[in-house]
Formats: sequence, C-alpha cells, structure tokens
Amino acid sequence: MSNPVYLALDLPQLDAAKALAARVKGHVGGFKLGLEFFCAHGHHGVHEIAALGLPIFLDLKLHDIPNTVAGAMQAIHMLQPAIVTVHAAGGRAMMEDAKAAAGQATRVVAVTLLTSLDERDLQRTGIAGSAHDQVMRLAELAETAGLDGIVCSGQEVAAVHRQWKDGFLVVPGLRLADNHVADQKRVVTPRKARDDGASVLVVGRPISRAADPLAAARAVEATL
Ligand SMILES: O=C(O)c1cc(=O)[nH]c(=O)n1[C@@H]1O[C@H](COP(=O)(O)O)[C@@H](O)[C@H]1O
Repeated sequence: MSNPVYLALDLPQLDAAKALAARVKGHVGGFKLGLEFFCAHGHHGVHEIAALGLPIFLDLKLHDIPNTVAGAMQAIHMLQPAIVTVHAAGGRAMMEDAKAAAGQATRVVAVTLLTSLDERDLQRTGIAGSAHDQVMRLAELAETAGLDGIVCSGQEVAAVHRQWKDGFLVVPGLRLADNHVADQKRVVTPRKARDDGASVLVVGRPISRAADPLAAARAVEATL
C-alpha cells in the first residue's frame, strides 16, 4: 500500500521547500502545496516540487462564485495536481462547476470545517450545533455535488467513512502524542486517522519544523 502521508510544504522560501522535500521524499507519499507556497511561488514553484516525482496536492481552498472558481480550476489544469481543495461552504453549484473544470486526473475535495476551529468558533460564525454535524452536513453536500471527497478532522473521519464508503477522505490536524499542537484544535494521531478511514494524512510542522525532518517523517511512517 502506498504511503498516505502528504507533507505540507508551508515554507516561504522555495529553496528550503525543495531541500526539505528532497530530503524526506522516500518517506512520504506526496507533497501538499498550500496558499503560502502558491502565493509566493505560483506555477513555477509547483513545477519545481513536482520534478521530485511524487504526486502534488494543490491546497488552494477555493471559495468564490461558481464562475470564478471554475476559472481558477482551469488556470491550474496544466499543473495536473493529484488533489485540489475547494470550500464546501461555497455551495453545491460552486462545487459542481469546480469538478467539471478539473482535469480527469485531479481529485477535487471539499474542506468541511477547518481543523483549527472548534464548536465555539463555529457558533461565532453564526452556525449553531456541533462540529460533527456541520462536517456531516457538508460532506453530504460535497457528495451530492459529485466531488471526490472531503477534508475533515480525524475526529469525524470514521463517521464520514461510514456515510460515504468510497469518499476520498483527507485528514489534517495530525500530531504524534508528544508533539505540540499549535493552532490546531481538532487533533488526532496519524494512526488513528488512518484506522478510521482516512485516504490521505496531511502532516506539516511535526515534520517540517522538527530538528531532524527525515527522522520525523520516518517516525510518522513507522506508526502506520
Ligand atoms: O486543507 C487542508 O489541508 C487543511 C484543512 C484543515 O482543516 N486544516 C489544516 O490544517 N489544513 C492544512 O493542513 C496543514 C496542517 O499543517 P500542520 O498543522 O503543520 O501539520 C496545513 O497546510 C493546513 O493548511
């Protein structure tokens, strides 16, 4: 079975991102390039990391009117990312149009409720109810819109997996027991997320900010 870990390359310097990616590439399954990376390095940066030979997860979290999101999807088409994110809160039509504009080889997945948010944060956005219910509702909407899957925390992935058997489920907010949690609020271990049905495990700082990133990538791999 291939390694489900995608390393989040949330680094401002392209050279540093490339060096880190090259160092750990034997112990991860792919690289996730997010807003920090894409805003700084654009298509050129994606090509540079893709040259290492592992699949690219382009985490742009698109959230706008359907026409604008479809246009953005077309603009990244030639990068042939394995995975792209949109926000489920953008609604059904936006997700449908995003999927229609994506290349055949690209999985489009919808972010449900960010792992940095908890129930109190959710209420402050005007949404009553539990984080769990919000994730389940948006997962159902994403499935109805024809997306390939969703992004959720490890606290909900088992329930989503039961509801959406062949959904492609991406789980960030992962920490080995002894790691500092930083800004993440809904956190589990990589092993638990994997056992509960995650297809992809997103790991960033526990590897990228480790004193020895290669040892940290190996340590994550060893738990799976
Ligand atoms: O879409 C994502 O990847 C994502 C969704 C989410 O709800 N939470 C979340 O942390 N992420 C991303 O996953 C990565 C987590 O990084 P670390 O907390 O450093 O492991 C970051 O690149 C986030 O942008």
